Amino acid sequence: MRYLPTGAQMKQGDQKTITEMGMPSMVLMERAALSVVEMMESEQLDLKKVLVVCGSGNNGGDGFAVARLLHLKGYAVDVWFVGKESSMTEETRLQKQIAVHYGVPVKERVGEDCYTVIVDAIFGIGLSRQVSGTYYNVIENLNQMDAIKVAVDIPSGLSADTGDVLGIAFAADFTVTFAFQKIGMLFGMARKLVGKLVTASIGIEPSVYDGRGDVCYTYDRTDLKNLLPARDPDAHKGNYGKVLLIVGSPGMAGAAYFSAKAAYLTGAGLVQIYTAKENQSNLQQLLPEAIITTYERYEEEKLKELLEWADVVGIGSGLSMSETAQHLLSTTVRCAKKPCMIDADGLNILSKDRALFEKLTPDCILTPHMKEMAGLCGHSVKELKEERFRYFQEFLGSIPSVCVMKDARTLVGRDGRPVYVNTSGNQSMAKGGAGDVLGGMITGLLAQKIEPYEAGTLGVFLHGLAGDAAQKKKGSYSVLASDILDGIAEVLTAESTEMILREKC
Ligand SMILES: NC(=O)C1=CN([C@@H]2O[C@H](COP(=O)(O)OP(=O)(O)OC[C@H]3O[C@@H](n4cnc5c(N)ncnc54)[C@H](OP(=O)(O)O)[C@@H]3O)[C@@H](O)[C@H]2O)[C@@H](O)CC1
Ligand SMILES: [K+]
Repeated sequence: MRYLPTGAQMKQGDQKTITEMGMPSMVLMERAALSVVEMMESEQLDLKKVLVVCGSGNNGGDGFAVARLLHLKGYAVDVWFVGKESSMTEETRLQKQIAVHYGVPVKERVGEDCYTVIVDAIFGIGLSRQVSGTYYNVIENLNQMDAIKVAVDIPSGLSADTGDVLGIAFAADFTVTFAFQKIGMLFGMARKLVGKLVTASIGIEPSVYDGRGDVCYTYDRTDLKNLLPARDPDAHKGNYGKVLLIVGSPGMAGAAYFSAKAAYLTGAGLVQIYTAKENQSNLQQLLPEAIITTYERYEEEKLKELLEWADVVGIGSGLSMSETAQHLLSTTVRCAKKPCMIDADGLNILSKDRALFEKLTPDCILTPHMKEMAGLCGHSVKELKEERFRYFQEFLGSIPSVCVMKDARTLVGRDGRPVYVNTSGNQSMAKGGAGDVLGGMITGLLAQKIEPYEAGTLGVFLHGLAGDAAQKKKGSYSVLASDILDGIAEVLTAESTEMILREKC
């Protein structure tokens, strides 16, 4: 698990390390600078002539220390100080003095010199407003220079909170960020401007955020072994849960197939599909492992019987907005009394039926993409993209359920729990059927008695890993939902083989 702090949260982490651990700020700064130099050497950058551009804040202090370390290693380095003497921090003032004492040239302007590497230490996480005036011109100038560009902590001009460019931003080839990747680096323009990212450990430990519910986090592949439900050697299919999927209106057998197969592949014991009669023969051929039960019209008693049979329910994929679909959703939400994943048309119906919306329980998981989310929360997609965390948190505050807001960076949350930000997956997954697969996976995890919030976070993470496996085989254009299904098996096979090996050791 990795924390993804905002700029302000990172500053609190710095301060906690300084005041509670007794780690001097100058030591953190030294380690930060050492990690930048180490990256430049290990990447074998051409360090013939380096320009370090420093601002007045502590980011500038890191820059002065980088310049001194390079100078002491025998590289030709110039510092260009673009900040204001009057607003320098104590540490930066000291770093500047030390650099000067060691003989590092500090310039107030740079001429026609050619530099092979430019190090940007103008603004870090302390950037607090739009970049304008001289700073704007400096960054514009640097971006035009023909050299390898290295950013210290974060490219100057990029918001550590949102990934927005505040006026202009340094376009880095490499960024060395300290302690944690900042949340803004995952969104907006950041992915293009950060370049190759190195996260350097400088003595600020993850425990600085322990016990806080407000810092976002993500998973890495190494987390899987702690997240996946154990498989008991004495188990039978009943141990892994009975899934009821209420999916697929006439002609939408595909949605039913993808979600049911995904639930099975993720480990569910038994899957029953409740679908329109027209889909029966297709589904029987596509997925003989599933029980297929059909409807021609809404039958309340039949539905209640099925809800009674199931341990968990998934509803919505390809369901349509018909009257039958509305009855199916309404009865499910009101009567299921068990974990229930609501997707696609289920969400569209919900957004038009506020009385039903009020009936959501802590056992429900909603999985809207941005357009469906717009319908649910009443903000446009543009507004959601601009202030995704604000509106997501606001929505979570209005429901007792878990919400999985799907986008290039999917968010998972529940009121009172930290927001999970997904970092697995790739652009090849933007295809029809991918969402049905995710819904099936989450339902499959619920069936294995994983709590809704954890089923959401793990389901989204695994889905992304499955997409990454698919992209390795099919590239960025040709991945289909069926390739993501194959990816699930690939990821879980690799993981369970490792688990078996670990148990035998
Ligand atoms: N011990 C630690 O804390 C450690 C910190 N570390 C390093 O410190 C960095 C954070 O340092 P920081 O907090 O001093 O802020 P920083 O990003 O240098 O900039 C603030 C300065 O910029 C100014 N300013 C802001 N926006 C502006 C704008 N648009 N246009 C113009 N000016 C603007 C602002 O001015 P003000 O708002 O006060 O007027 C202030 O002078 C962090 O990223 C990491 O690199 C590491 O060494 C690890 C240990
Ligand atoms: K910077």
